[in-house]
Amino acid sequence: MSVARVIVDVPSRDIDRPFDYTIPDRLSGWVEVGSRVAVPFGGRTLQGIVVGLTADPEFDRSRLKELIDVLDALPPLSAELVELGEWMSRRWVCPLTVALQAMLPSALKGKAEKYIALSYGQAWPAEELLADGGFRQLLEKGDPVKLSYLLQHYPHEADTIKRMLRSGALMETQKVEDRLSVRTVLTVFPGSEDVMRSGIAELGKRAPKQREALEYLLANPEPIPQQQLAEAVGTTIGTIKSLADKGWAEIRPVTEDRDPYAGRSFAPTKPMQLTPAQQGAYEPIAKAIQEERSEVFLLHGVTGSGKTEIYLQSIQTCLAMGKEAIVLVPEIALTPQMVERFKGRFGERVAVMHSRLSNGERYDEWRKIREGRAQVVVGARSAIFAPFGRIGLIVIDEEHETTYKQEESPKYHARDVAAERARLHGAAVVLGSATPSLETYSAAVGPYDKDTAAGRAWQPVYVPLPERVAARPLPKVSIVDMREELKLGNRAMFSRALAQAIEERLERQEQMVLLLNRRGYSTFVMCRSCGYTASCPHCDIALTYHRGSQNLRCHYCGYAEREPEVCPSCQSPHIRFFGTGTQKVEEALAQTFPGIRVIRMDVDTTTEKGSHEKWLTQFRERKADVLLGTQMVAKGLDFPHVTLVGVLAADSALKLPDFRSPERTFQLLTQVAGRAGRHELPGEVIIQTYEPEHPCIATVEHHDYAGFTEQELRHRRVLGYPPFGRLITLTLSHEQVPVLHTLGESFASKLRAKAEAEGVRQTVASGTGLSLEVLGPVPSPIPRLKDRYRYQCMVKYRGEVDAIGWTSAVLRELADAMKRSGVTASVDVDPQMML
Ligand SMILES: Nc1ncnc2c1ncn2[C@@H]1O[C@H](COP(=O)(O)OP(=O)(O)OP(=O)(O)O)[C@@H](O)[C@H]1O
Ligand SMILES: [Zn+2]
Ligand SMILES: [Zn+2]
Repeated sequence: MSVARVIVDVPSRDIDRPFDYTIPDRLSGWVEVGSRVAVPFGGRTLQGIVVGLTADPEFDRSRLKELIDVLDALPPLSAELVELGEWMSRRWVCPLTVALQAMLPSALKGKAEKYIALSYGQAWPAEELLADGGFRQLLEKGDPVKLSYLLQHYPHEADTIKRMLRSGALMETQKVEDRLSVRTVLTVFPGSEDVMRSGIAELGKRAPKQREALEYLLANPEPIPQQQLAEAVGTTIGTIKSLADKGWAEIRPVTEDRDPYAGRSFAPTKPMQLTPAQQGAYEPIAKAIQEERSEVFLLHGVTGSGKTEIYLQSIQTCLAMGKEAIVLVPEIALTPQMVERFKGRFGERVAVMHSRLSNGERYDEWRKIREGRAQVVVGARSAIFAPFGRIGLIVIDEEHETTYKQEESPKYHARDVAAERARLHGAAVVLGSATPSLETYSAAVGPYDKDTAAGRAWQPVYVPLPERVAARPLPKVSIVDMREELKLGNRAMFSRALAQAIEERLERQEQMVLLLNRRGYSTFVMCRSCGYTASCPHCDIALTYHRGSQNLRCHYCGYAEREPEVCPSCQSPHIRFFGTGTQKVEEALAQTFPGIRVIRMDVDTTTEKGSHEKWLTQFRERKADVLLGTQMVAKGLDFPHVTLVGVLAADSALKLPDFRSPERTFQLLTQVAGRAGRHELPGEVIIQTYEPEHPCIATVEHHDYAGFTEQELRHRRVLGYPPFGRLITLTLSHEQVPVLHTLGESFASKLRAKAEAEGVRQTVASGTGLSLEVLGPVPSPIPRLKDRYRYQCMVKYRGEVDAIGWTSAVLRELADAMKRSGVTASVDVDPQMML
C-alpha cells in the first residue's frame, strides 16, 4: 500500500508543502500523480492534488490519515505538468497549489460530481468486451453513471475505465443541471433498414409526415438531431417522437461539443511554396523538431514576411511525427482571421482556447486535447498548459506582447514556461515577432553581458526574415512634429499632413486605420510647447501625477516634487496632463470630414461577446472608411484596402513611469505601421508626436529595429535594467501604513544581509559583477486598493545571484510575522508592468 503526497488547495505560504495520506484499497487503482483528491485537513475536507506516490512516507504510516476520495476518473494533470508546476512555484515564488490550479480548466475546479458515460456514437469497443458485465451493462443503458458509484462498486475496474476514457470510448461529464456540463442534444438513431421499411409498409397512406421522415432516414442512415430531422421534412417534434414510440428509430441524448466555431466553414488551404528566405528559416526549425531537440528559435521577421506560413509548415512537420503542437497568440489577436489560418490548414485537429469562451466551451476544448481528438491548440497564454503528452513544437507569435505575462499569481511568463515545457518534452520553441522583446533579442544576438548570460535558462537561435513576401515594400513612414503644428497655429488633433492624407483616402475610397495610443492616459504631465516631461532625477523614469496630493512622484524610489505651473524647461504655461480619448477623436473626425464613416474600437465598444469580430467584419466589408482605436487595432490585422495608418499621440506611452515604455512604443508603432500596404496598394504611415527625436520614434521612420535596439540596450546596461539586470518586486498590503513600513523594512534588511553575507555588491547601476540592491519600501503605484494600503520593495540584481531563492527564503522567515499582522505579500519575478 503506497502513500500519496498531496498539495492541498490553500494558497498560503505556511502550508505550501505536500502532506502524506494513505490510499485505501478501494482507491488504489485510481490515484496517480496529478489526481485531484479530497483529504481530511484540520477537521475539514479539502481538495488537493497528488504530487507524488511513495512507499516510504516521512512519518509513521499509522499516524497518517486516509484519502477520502478521488474527484475525477482521469487525473486532470500529468506527472509532467506536476513537475512543471513545481518548477513554476520556484521560478515565480508562488505556492505550488497556485501553480497547479492555474493549469486546470476552471470548469473542473468546482465541486460538481462527475459522471461517466459511453461516448456518443461509440459502441462498446471489441477489445474491452471482457470488462465486467456489470458495469458494462450499466453504461450501455446510455445514462451517465456517477463516478462515486463506480468507485464504490467496481474498485477493480479502474484500469479498464481509465483506458476507455483515454481512448475516448467513455467520457467524463459533470452534473446534468450544471451549466458547465457537457451539452446534450436529443438525437434520432435510425432503426435497421428492415425495421424502417416495414414501418413504411405499415404506415401505408396514413401519417405522410412520419413516412417522409422514415424515408429520409432510409436515404440518410446516420444519427441526426431530432430538431434537424423535423426541419428537414417540415414536421413537428411530435411526429419524430412517434417514430421512436413505434420502435422504428431510437431517440437518445447525445453529447455535443460546444464548438464555438461550429457552423463556420474554414476554407481548406494547402502549404504554399516557401520563398528562399522562408525556406532558410524553416529548415533549422524542422530539423530540431525531427531530432526531438529542445531548441528555442527567435524568428525575427518584419511585418508581412510570412512568419505564419513557417509556423504552419513547422506544425505539419511536427504532426507528421505523430506529435502535438501548441500555438500561442496574444489574446487580442485571436480573431477569426487568425483561427481561420490554422483551422484552414489542420481542420478538426485544431482546438481553440481563449478567454471569450465560456467555461463550458473551454472545458470541451480541453477534453478534446486530452482525449487526443486535437493535436494542435491555438490559444492565449494559458494554452501553454494544454494537456498534451507528446509535444513537438511550441510557437509563440508576437512573442514581445505583454499579455504573455500573467499579472495575477502565478505571475508566470508563457515564454519561460514554453522553454521549460519544451525541455521536458524535447520540443522546439519558435518565438516569432517583427519586434522581439529586448530580453529575447539580446539573448539571441547579444550584446551579452557575462554576468547576465549566466542567469539565463535558454538562449535562442536567431533566425532573421528581413523582407516582406513577394518583395512588397514596407510602407513609407513620415513623422510629424506636433510642436511645429502648434507654432503654426494648428491646435487641431490632426496635423496638416494627416488631414490631407485622410482627405485623399476619402476621395480614392481607400481605407484607413487610426491609432490612439491611450496607454498612460492622463497620468503624466507634459509641456505642449516643448514636449518636456518631468522625470525622476534618480531613476530616469517619468514621474506620475497624483491628483490627490497634486504632486509628481517616482514610484521606484519615492522621490516627489510639486506639480509645476510653468514648464521648467521653456517657461510655457501650456503644461498639463495629457490625454485624448478615442471618443474625442471620433467627434473631431466627424467635424473635420463631414460624412466620414468611422468604426471606433476601444474597451467601451468591445465589451460584448463577439463585438470585436463584428467591427472587424464591417470594416473588411468596407462599411467604414476609418477604423479608429486603441492598441487593439495594431495587432495582426490584414486588410487589403488599408493604405493609410495614422498615429495620434505616438509618445503618450513614453510618459509612463516604466522603463519599458520606449520599447513598447517602438513595438506598437512598428506593428501598426505594418498594417498598411500589405497587398497590392502601397501604404503610407503618418506618426504625430511631440518628441520626434526620441529614438523609439525616430527609428520607426526607417523600420530600424537594430538602430533602436542598440541605443535602448546601451541605456539599459548603464541603469542595470533587464536584460542586463533583473528585477523582483514585492508588494505588501495592509489596512495600516506603519505595519507595512515595518514589514517592508525587515524584508529589505534581511535580503540585504543575505547579499552581504555572500559578498554581493549593493549597487547595480553602471557596474558589472555580482550585485543586488533593494529599493524601498515605498508606496506602490497604486497606493491603496480596496481600503488596503500597498507598499513595495524592488529587488534589482545582476549576475548569477540567487535573488529568487533568497527572496522566497526571506518570505518564509517572515511568514509568521505576516500572518500575525494580517499583511499579504505578492511577489512578481521579472515584472513586465511596472505600474
Ligand atoms: N511562400 C509564400 N508565397 C506567397 N505568399 C505568401 C507566402 N508566405 C506568406 N505569404 C502571404 O504573405 C502575406 C503575409 O504573410 P503573414 O501574414 O504570414 O506574415 P507575418 O510575418 O505573419 O506578418 P505579421 O507579423 O505582420 O502578422 C500573407 O498574405 C500570406 O498569405
Ligand atoms: Zn516646455
Ligand atoms: Zn526615482
